[in-house]
Amino acid sequence: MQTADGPLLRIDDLRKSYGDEEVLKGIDLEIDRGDVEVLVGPSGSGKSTLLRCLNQLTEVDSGEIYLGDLEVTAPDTDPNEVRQQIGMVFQDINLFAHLTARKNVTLGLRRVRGMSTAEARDRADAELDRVGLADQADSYPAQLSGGQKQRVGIARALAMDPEVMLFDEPTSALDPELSNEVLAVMDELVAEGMTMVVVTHEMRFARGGATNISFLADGRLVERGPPEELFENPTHDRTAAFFQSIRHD
Ligand SMILES: Nc1ncnc2c1ncn2[C@@H]1O[C@H](COP(=O)(O)OP(=O)(O)OP(=O)(O)O)[C@@H](O)[C@H]1O
Repeated sequence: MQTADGPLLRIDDLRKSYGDEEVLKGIDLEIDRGDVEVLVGPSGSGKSTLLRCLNQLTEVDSGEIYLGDLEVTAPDTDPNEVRQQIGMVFQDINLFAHLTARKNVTLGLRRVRGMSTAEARDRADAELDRVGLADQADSYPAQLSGGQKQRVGIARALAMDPEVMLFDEPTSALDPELSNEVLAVMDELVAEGMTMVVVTHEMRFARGGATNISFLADGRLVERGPPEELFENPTHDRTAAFFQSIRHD
């Protein structure tokens, strides 16, 4: 998957507009295997759009995205292949209500990966165990807390054995206690060396887990660096003002 020494994910001059609104104005970013990139920035700065372009949920206008040798943005690239390699966890936890936690995880394994029922079941149970939900495999979403549902969503993405995991504000819909159990799973993934791109307002996660933080504003990558550098010594006024504002939240 990865070329000899290159970054695992490479984004070149990525642009995206919705009508007259230019949402991404030429983003360049390289992320190495095992690194954790946290995207921060004001509302509407393009963070979610960037994330969604990475696994072909949103079509780009121009620019290129590579995952190793795979050109995600090439017209003939199969979206299913991209989404197996680049898993995504969303803010609104979109589990199937009529399926158990286990079946929510096995569905993609059987349909996309073509696994047998028994193989998919074993994989699902292993991934549910990985997110601390071994005992909830037979529960339906309505029987689970928001934090547990989000952990099923993480297990579902992990089950595909992705190269990269994307997280789009995974804790924004949860109260602090439930956020913490989701953040604990994400911390585990960081410790395991998972390559991750994370949009979050959880600065504690960013401080502890990020290799680099990218600050986006108005569709541009204004500044990027390790957390301590961006938190303590931001170069740009806009970055400083942003971190000031969230500290006083
Ligand atoms: N499907 C869409 N159709 C039209 N406009 C969209 C669409 N998705 C996003 N936008 C617009 O693109 C801009 C960037 O949105 P995006 O969600 O990427 O920003 P964000 O930085 O993730 O914001 P937030 O922190 O509020 O989630 C916004 O002005 C938004 O209204």
